[in-house]
Amino acid sequence: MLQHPEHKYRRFPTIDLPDRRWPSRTIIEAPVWLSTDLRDGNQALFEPMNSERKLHLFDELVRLGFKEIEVGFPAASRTDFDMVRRLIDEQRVPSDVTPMVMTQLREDLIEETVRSVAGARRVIVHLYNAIAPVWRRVVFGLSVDEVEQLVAHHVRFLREKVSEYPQTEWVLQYSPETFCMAELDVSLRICNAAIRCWDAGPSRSIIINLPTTVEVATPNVFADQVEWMSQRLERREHVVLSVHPHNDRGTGVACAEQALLAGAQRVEGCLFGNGERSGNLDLVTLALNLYTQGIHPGLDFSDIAAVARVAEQSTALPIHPRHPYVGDLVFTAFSGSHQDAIAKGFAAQSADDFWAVPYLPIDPRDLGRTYDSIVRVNSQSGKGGIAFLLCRDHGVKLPRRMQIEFSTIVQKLTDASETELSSEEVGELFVSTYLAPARAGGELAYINHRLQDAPGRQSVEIEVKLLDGTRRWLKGTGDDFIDAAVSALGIPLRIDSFEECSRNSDDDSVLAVVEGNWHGVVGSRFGAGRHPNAVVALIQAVLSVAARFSRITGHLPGDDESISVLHTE
Ligand SMILES: CC(=O)SCCNC(=O)CCNC(=O)[C@H](O)C(C)(C)COP(=O)(O)OP(=O)(O)OC[C@H]1O[C@@H](n2cnc3c(N)ncnc32)[C@H](O)[C@@H]1OP(=O)(O)O
Ligand SMILES: CC(C)C(=O)C(=O)O
Repeated sequence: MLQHPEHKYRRFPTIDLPDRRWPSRTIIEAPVWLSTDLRDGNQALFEPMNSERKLHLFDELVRLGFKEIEVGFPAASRTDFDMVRRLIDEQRVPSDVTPMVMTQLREDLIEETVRSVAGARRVIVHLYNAIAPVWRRVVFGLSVDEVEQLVAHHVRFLREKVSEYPQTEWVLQYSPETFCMAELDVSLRICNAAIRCWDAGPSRSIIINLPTTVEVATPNVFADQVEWMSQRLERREHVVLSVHPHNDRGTGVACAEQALLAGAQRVEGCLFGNGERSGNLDLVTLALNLYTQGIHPGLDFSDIAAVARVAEQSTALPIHPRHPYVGDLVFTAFSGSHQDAIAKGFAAQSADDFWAVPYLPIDPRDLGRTYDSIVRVNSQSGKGGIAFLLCRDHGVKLPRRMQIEFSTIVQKLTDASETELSSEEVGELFVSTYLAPARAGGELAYINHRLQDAPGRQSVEIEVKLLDGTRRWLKGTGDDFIDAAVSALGIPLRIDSFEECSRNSDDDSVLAVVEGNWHGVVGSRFGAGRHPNAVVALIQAVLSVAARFSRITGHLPGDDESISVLHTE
């Protein structure tokens, strides 16, 4: 890169518009949408769509709710011409949908274009030509006067041609291509020539479509340009002011939003931003941005994954996993503090409240997406997300201190493996850490127990099976049965708290957890048990924490050589 890019690239000048009003306006309704997937989107593909793919995408655009669809450039290719004719001849265009066809300012091309749509109920014919200084000088070799005459001549020519088909309602769309790079007074002059030559009025609709053919400035500059034009166009009340942003600077959506503030009534773009170079305006993002402001866009993205599949098939281009609203990862949090906030947000969100779940700008379910992948666990994850997964997918609700302990165990594993852990694996880790020690095959597998009340005391006998297969009855007495269970184990274990956390509706089992302490030697540890009988679940929890401590201390429950410890933590 150059050390002094200022010698190669010029800063775009600001627009003199001291009375600009767009910065303090708010968008309060959806614009008219035009999909140009079949034209601008199509002309940017490695392999342009064939008729079948185009027709399929057309049907999908109709299903989504588009009322204006640019169907092609019929004079450019047989494929486009035939496809447009099929739409008309096979009456595939619903009565509330208007197709648009594009052509250059050339009489032969205009004639062919009009022929391609003859017989339609209503059509928009889209004329365009580049008007910015470089194009005038380098591409066309025309002065501003000559460009104006070129436009005036071909608009009149079109007007004359379409008068041969009075059964069709004809709308003219004129696009001063390269508008964003042109002098505003030149753009105005040429657009006004189109408006006059078309004789725009109540029954002769015209769309003036202002493109950022190549984005060259910040969105506020485009908004100024649009407002400047909107204030000055002739017969403004009969003009639908449209914009056609591209995305060269990555600000296509911002340009469209600010243009709507500045007076644009209609937007052109493609699904998920397909289009020339870095794309056209992404219609889905703009529509859903409006939706998150409480404005229904009039387009239906309630099964956004299905729309993505159609778009990917049509364009043979993949959608990025971080693409707004649709990407595979956009409703996924890996990082701990985000997961924690999301989990708390879901717990606090009630159905009839405004949506307010942290880090989720939209309810994924509104787009037909599930909550399944919202929290994913890797080494950046914390207790909140892990607890969320345990609760949502495994019906396990843990006390906060145990969440902290378990998240360090998860983190050790993800750090070591450097991979993501699935929710299923998190569940398995929970079981192997806490439940397995007191289950069949665990170090202190619970078999049975007997409780006996003595005056003011509780005694318990617990039958356990050890890893070597031997069974033992351990007997203890205490103030309550937890106390008694601990004394039965004959180890310096202290239970600081116990709780029945959650009941599993499938098998009616209770999850019991205890927090134990090895008399201050190694810090506290948790144990857990799960059983339909809450007393059994608690005894299992005590056995579980005892087994976990014995792995660390090497000290054995029962203080007996016959109880072997196989693992160390
Ligand atoms: C910004 C946009 O997306 S605009 C839309 C662009 N889309 C397309 O071009 C796709 C369809 N286009 C085509 O298939 C062809 O360009 C056609 C059939 C329209 C014309 O083909 P050709 O006659 O072979 O011309 P070519 O493709 O080389 O285009 C360049 C010529 O068109 C002229 N031209 C470019 N735009 C326009 C216009 N809007 N009106 C009139 N002439 C134009 C150029 O000045 C150049 O003329 P020249 O050959 O006299 O120098
Ligand atoms: C001519 C038009 C609308 C266009 O595609 C562009 O300028 O990008």
